[in-house]
Amino acid sequence: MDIQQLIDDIARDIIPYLSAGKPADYIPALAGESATQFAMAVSTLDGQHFHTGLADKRFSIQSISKAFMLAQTLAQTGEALWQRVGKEPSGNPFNSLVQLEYEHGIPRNPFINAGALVVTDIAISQQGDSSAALRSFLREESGEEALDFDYVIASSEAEHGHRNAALAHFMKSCGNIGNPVDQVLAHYFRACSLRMSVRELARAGLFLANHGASPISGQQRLSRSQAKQVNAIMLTCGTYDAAGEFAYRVGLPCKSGVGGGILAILPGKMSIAVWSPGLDARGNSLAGLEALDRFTTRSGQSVF
Ligand SMILES: NC(=O)CC[C@H](N)C(=O)O
Repeated sequence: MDIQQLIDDIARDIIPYLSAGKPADYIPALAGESATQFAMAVSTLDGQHFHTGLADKRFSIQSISKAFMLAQTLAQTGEALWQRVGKEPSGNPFNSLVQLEYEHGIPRNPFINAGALVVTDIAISQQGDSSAALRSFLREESGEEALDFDYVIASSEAEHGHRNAALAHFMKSCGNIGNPVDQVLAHYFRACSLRMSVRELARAGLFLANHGASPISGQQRLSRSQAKQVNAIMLTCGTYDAAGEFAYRVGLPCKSGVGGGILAILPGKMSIAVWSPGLDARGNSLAGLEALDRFTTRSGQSVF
């Protein structure tokens, strides 16, 4: 398979879709991105790296941070993590409140906002500065020391984050948040604000493609079984209420963010990152989904 040719073709073919999506507009710092930008990068386990489009432009990874946060926290906590958060798809938008009350403050999964807030709370209890620990993890896994938070985005989220605050306060009232709500929100927003390029993200995902062992840092980040678990949750929950459509069209574990990025993992083979800020109605990159669909369909590669 000529991966470079394939992603160059995809970059050309998705041009009509770039104007169909709408950048996230809930905070001004994200709304300012032009929807017509596109980038894609592929890193393989045999050490090859391919990219097309604006592959060095850093963007706000937003909820893609939830996949790395889960990996880090699962490695430390093990199975006890699942007493505080479920592992079933929610079928609801990522910031939904309604299910949480019915289910007594135990979020459906770690990739909706409520679940990521619980994982952040656990990470703070374990590591103290959980967002700095995540930043170190991603610096090591991308090989880029310069990765950092976007403090403008983080504080803009804090200013407009009433829904996340509501989720966190509700869970606190149920006893499922241990640390002060303000502290949990601050670390969650900072983690979401990390800026990375698709090239950096594709590298950082390699440990998930390599059964937990990172070819970049040389560290065993997860056990083989935990890597399977994180990938499984990415497949079933990583794109929220579009997880069924992603599984059907892309057939890979994916984690998306409202910054327009999507990380996709082909276990045993490669990690793929795509970015285009125009979102569909469910908060996933519209051109990103089109690109990943073409990648797996034309290459014949997926988990199925
Ligand atoms: N889906 C996302 O990327 C959501 C992340 C965003 N920071 C939020 O909490 O709303």
